[in-house]
Amino acid sequence: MMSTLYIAGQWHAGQGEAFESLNPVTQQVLWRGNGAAAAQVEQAVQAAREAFPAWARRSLDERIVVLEAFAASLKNHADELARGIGEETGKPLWEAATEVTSMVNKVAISIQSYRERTGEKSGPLGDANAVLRHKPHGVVAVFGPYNFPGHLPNGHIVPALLAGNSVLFKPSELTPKVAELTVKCWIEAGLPAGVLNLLQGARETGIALAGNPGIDGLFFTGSSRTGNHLHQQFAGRPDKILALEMGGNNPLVVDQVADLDAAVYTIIQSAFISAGQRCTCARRLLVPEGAWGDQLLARLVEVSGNIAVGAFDQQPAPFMGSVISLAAASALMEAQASLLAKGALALLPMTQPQPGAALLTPGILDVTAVSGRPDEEFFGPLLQVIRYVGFDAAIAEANNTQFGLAAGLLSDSEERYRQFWLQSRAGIVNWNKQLTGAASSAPFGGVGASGNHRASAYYAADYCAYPVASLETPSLVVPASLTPGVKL
Ligand SMILES: NC(=O)C1=CN([C@@H]2O[C@H](COP(=O)(O)OP(=O)(O)OC[C@H]3O[C@@H](n4cnc5c(N)ncnc54)[C@H](O)[C@@H]3O)[C@@H](O)[C@H]2O)C=CC1
Ligand SMILES: O=C(O)CCC(=O)N[C@@H](CCC(=O)O)C(=O)O
Repeated sequence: MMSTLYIAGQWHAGQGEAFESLNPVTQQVLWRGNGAAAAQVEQAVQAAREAFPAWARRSLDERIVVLEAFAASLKNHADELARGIGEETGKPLWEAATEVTSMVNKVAISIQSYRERTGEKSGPLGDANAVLRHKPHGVVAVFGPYNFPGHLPNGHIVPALLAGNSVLFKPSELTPKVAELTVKCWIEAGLPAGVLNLLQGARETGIALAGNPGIDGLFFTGSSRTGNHLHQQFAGRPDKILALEMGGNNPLVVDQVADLDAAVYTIIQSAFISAGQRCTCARRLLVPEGAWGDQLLARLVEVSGNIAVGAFDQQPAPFMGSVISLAAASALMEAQASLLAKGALALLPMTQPQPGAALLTPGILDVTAVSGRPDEEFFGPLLQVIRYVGFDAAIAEANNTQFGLAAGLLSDSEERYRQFWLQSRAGIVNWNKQLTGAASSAPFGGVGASGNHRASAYYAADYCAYPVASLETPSLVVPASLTPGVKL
């Protein structure tokens, strides 16, 4: 049996359900194994608990040495990792390579952020010294999504380890191979046994891990449905830290701009990069009614219709790879059919050119006439257009969502951007820039149903450690003046 789990510094065969990951285009099996059974989850939690005190006691500089060795290992295996990401997710190799770069860069950014946000500060307060230091929570679980199987779990794991936590990593069941490659880089970096444990598996493994009383916290990036479920599970447990990064139904408002092609290019980068499988992707495009809006849409449809879509390793390289699986492709095609049945107009129908491959072409639907539009995240290359009359109406429509991850404005007017910035409700608000490609050197998170106010990326340091405020003085002395009613 294949060894799929990494617990206490050893590889073990999983005793839970068997599963496999597939190349979404060729359906070739890339990884096959068994997930962790409940007893193995418990074993891993115990291993992480045992490893925690020694890892937390190491100095920050000692932990940084291991993190930097991990970054070096990622660089050494960059081609293998990029290929693994491309094969398993379907994203083109050029894009998979940028994911590896983000993983490498996460180390230096997390160190900088740790020092700035969770470092040590001290100063005199009366006759004592007031010191602020931070401590790790203990044992934390990290749940990753499939769309960035390296970068997004890494965005929790690196700052968690840096702060001195030990980690249980439960990757997406759709991308086990990338998780395994990543853990091998940590092993190569010399991370001590038990500090990072890999628990492969699907929902059942996730449920067992999230419910294990031995964890002190859970850092999650994934769907709103699962995130909400975890939030309910953690209700009444204020002693455990829960960080949720979930999806969005992100609006991109287009004002009448001078450079139509620049608008079209920015819309495409916002809606169709990663085949629409980024949580920051524009899902709703708000376009003014009238001749200029018609012209913009005509050009958008023309350029989008010519976007190269293909397998991750196709040459010349495509802009868009596949979506994650045939099931995801079918669900997206059904979502399109459902919108069309409700009165949407297909400006550019999304198609699945080869029935046995999860490749989808970009789709653009005008949903203005659809009443009761679903406020859902369609995680793929399906852009919904809503026509508006008047800028105030555009802002109201942009905010007409339970989510609040990203919102953008394309406009030549700074005044309108100021109004948009003030009135839009999202954790990322951009002006004349694509919605996707958020910087790791900035906080990353949303409001509303997009998260639970624990921004990640640069602010991940905040949920990886808790502050300890100390008043310290080396000698215990009677104060010069005593409080009334006490005599010595
Ligand atoms: N806001 C953000 O930072 C990001 C959000 N996402 C969102 O992630 C979604 C795509 O990722 P998916 O992998 O489909 O998410 P998902 O929610 O299906 O899975 C995420 C993880 O949770 C586990 N899981 C599923 N059900 C569980 C349960 N009941 N208990 C415990 N664990 C469970 C899965 O096995 C996986 O490891 C999209 O909706 C997207 O918007 C993706 C990337 C970033
Ligand atoms: O987490 C970070 O370091 C920065 C945020 C980031 O990488 N955002 C990506 C999207 C990832 C996703 O799908 O959530 C982006 O904005 O393109």
